[in-house]
Amino acid sequence: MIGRVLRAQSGFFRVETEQGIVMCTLRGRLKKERQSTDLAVIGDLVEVTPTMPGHGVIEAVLPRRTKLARRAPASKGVWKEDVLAANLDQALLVFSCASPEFSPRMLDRYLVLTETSDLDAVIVANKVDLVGEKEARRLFAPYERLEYPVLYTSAVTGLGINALRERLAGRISIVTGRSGVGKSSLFNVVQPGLGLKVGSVSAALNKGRHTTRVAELIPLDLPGGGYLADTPGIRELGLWRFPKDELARCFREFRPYLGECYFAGCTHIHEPDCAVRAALARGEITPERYDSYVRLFEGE
Ligand SMILES: Nc1nc2c(ncn2[C@@H]2O[C@H](COP(=O)(O)OP(=O)(O)OP(=O)(O)O)[C@@H](O)[C@H]2O)c(=O)[nH]1
Ligand SMILES: [Zn+2]
Repeated sequence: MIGRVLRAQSGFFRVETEQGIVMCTLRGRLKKERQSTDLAVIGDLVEVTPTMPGHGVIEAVLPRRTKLARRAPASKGVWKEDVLAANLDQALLVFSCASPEFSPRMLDRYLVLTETSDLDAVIVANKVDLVGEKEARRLFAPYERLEYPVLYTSAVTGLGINALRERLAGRISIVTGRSGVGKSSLFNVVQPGLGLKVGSVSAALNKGRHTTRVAELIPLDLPGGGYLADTPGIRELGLWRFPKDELARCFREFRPYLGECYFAGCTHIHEPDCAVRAALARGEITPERYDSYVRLFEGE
């Protein structure tokens, strides 16, 4: 039978199947075929052979539609991947309109990571009550123009909560955003108790405590279901590294110009006859986004 991995911890997998929850181990053959960082992960669809009631063995991992992988340079030009979750539908990037102040540069960084992971990004603009809806829309307008969906929310007034619920329903999502933007508050309004899960980790991080966390999918109590993926490492998503040669493609408005530059390996920073910089000069790329590109390229 086919099931979905809800939880993975030291070689044991909690798998949701049509016949309920099955606790599984991996067939030995699988461990040999796959790298240790790339065995079954949360979100994976797996083929299970039942052994005793409530128990089984994972025979195979079905092809992944998407994967969220942390990449690190292994040696010159070679990157190794640590797959954290599979088959995610979207990443919710939570920002506050104020307190802490909205940082477009940090949002651009998150967007690079969702673009390299082929994840749909949903921008959540929280604390709208602090600045008013007009100002909130002004802050995020550049991203709406790039056709990223933006949800305007307030955990205090309840603004946008239904839209957020609709966006989460029936999908597997991850949530990320810096401390204090209101992730816990927001998700507590979406579903009582949920914010605790979302918020507990970073609170612990702030206190400098070490918490061993287990990767799991948290089921959502919404029409059509849905899950939040919680896995160690998502918190630091904003600090993940990415190969430079993929950076330009991750700025979606650059894409029409890539391949049009005079030099084949153009970095779009200092070369003459650069199609990206020509687009910048014509106002087709904003100076703010271009500036983010340069800073990320230069490794800031
Ligand atoms: N005015 C206003 N305050 C909010 C809103 N959402 C959250 N807050 C406040 O912002 C502060 C931080 O909220 P949290 O929900 O703890 O933020 P968090 O993103 O979960 O933070 P970490 O757990 O540290 O990652 C709290 O004092 C909340 O009461 C909002 O929509 N409007
Ligand atoms: Zn160029």
